[in-house]
Amino acid sequence: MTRVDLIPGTWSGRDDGPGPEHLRWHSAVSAFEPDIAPGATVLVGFRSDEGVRRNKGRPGAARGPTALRHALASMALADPIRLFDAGDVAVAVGHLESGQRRLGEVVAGLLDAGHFVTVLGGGHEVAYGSYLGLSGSTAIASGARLGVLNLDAHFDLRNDAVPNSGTPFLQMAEAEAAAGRSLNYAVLGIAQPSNTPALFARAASLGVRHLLDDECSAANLPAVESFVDEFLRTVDLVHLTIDLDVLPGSIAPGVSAPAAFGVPVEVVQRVCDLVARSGRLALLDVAELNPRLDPDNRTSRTAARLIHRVVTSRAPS
Ligand SMILES: N=CN[C@@H](CCC(=O)O)C(=O)O
Ligand SMILES: [Mn+2]
Ligand SMILES: [Mn+2]
Repeated sequence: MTRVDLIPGTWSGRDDGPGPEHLRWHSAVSAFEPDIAPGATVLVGFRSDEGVRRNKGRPGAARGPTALRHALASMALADPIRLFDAGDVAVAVGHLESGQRRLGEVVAGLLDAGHFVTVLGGGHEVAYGSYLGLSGSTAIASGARLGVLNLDAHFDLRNDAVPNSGTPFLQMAEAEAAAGRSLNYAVLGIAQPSNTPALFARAASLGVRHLLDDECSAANLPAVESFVDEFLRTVDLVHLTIDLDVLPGSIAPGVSAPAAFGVPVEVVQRVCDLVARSGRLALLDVAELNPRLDPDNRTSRTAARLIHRVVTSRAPS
């Protein structure tokens, strides 16, 4: 598949016995092998908080993939599913760009082999590595329309001197422009006080659609569903990226920048359902989990529940 060095993931958890009636993630997951049949779900970890460090945030997200596997491991599966773990790309301090390229190489290989890819971050710099994989896949080269849906309190469209966790979507916009395309980017959950007027203006100039966090209440679910439906109508392949700071800080404290308001988990789950069932979801990544800041593993448990939901309800693309 790829010559990238990957660190194997480890899986263990509660075991009530053999057979499908006792199935949990840890017993369903196998190490990825290049010759498996298409249509599997393949996990890849991105051990990086270099982007968070550069963005003056609170480092610790490099341990996110291990914590997410731990949270997923004992979750029960209602039905058997083909799940594989390709292992982790590790990013050394100061070497974010090469790490993103390596992640992109792994992701492109998995997509071209016909698999659904779930990337376990990592700071939100993971999204640019994921994008490199999807944009480098044969489907996009053949003309499929890419759409990026970000669930996030932040636009992450910073125009900084070096790539970081606050820049991935401007990097994507620049890369799409260089390829003669325009980035189709939509964001749900933007916190007005966490994004300057300059960021709102950049979003507007790039044609980015967004809903604010206080427009994403459960009472406003029809408007959220319309936003997602309209986005889905404009794309062939979706990159769904979940920055866990989109959730209320009470539910997701284990992130660099916890949200004072946030989007309720039931609304986030409904968005995940719509995208997963659309038949257009190619790639999911989950970003910003910082296990160092996560009492009772609250954030990793919520993140695992969302990953579980997407993976088990996804219609093949
Ligand atoms: N990925 C995070 N991006 C946010 C972080 C904000 C913060 O640390 O306060 C951003 O750059 O805006
Ligand atoms: Mn964010
Ligand atoms: Mn983000």
